[in-house]
Amino acid sequence: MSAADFQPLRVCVAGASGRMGQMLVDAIRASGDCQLSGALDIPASPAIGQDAGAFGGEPTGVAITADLAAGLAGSRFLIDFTRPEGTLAHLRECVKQGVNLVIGTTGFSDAQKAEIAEASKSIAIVMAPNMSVGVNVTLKLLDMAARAMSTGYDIEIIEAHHRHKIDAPSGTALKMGEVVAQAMGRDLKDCAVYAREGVTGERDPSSIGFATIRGGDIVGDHTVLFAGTGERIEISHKSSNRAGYAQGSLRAVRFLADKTSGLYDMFDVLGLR
Ligand SMILES: NC(=O)C1=CN([C@@H]2O[C@H](COP(=O)(O)OP(=O)(O)OC[C@H]3O[C@@H](n4cnc5c(N)ncnc54)[C@H](OP(=O)(O)O)[C@@H]3O)[C@@H](O)[C@H]2O)C=CC1
Ligand SMILES: O=C(O)C1=N[C@H](C(=O)O)C[C@H](O)C1
Repeated sequence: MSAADFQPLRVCVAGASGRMGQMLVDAIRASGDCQLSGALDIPASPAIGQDAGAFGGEPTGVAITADLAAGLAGSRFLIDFTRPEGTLAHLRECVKQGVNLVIGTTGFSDAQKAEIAEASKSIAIVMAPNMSVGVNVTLKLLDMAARAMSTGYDIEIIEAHHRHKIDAPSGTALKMGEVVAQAMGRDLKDCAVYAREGVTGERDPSSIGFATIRGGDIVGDHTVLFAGTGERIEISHKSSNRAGYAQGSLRAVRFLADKTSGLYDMFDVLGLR
């Protein structure tokens, strides 16, 4: 392909003034193969009308808008790190316009997940609670560990995030729980324990416990503890910045470039399936 034939991947970013939105605007600018073609935010956002690059100091020529139809027009992809209700509104507009979607948002209900699965019959979607390579490799390690320690080990999942995070446990912690439960032939819905207080009784050996810490500017720490008799194994991942989430999202965009429908996750994108 000659330089004259080069067509950048035209990407719109939802939640463009948010923590992840700003990382994505920067990552797209630095990418070489992607181009920012739209930027969305909610009508109440003070960022509406501003250049999407204004926060990082370098203008992009793309103004942030709350008009979903206009903001998406001309884009082939939307990357969404917002809130579940926002993602669903964006999803419906993506279906109307035939725009492929990368969903990083967490905290969906089962009904919302079902609507996303239905939409993936007409557009291609990558959805994952964590886009980083390290977390997805950690999920593979957890699968292996859980198969080897399916009896005799109590499993507890501990996660820590910044003070602004609104959902708990994190989407990543829940995914870790699902992977471990599945590897052990359990269903997380039947064995998850999300809170303990007062006289709880002895620990049910089949349970998977969750503990949530919120504070300061912690980007995202996850540990799965396998506590046995006479030994403990801890498998941990710690993010020290959000760049890995943004780079993973751009890998998801490239993966979707030749897809027209289907629901995928980062195992598909990274070849970990
Ligand atoms: N999959 C992954 O790898 C990762 C996932 N996440 C997830 O991404 C999501 C966003 O995280 P983060 O960037 O830290 O959050 P922020 O609050 O910093 O950003 C969210 C953005 O979405 C906007 N927004 C809020 N409500 C709506 C709505 N109803 N419709 C559309 N847009 C809305 C916000 O606008 P305003 O500020 O004006 O409210 C803001 O611009 C969370 O669910 C988080 O768990 C985060 C990091 C990595
Ligand atoms: O809200 C965040 O910040 C993060 N959310 C994701 C989650 O809920 O797992 C991913 C990462 O941990 C950061």
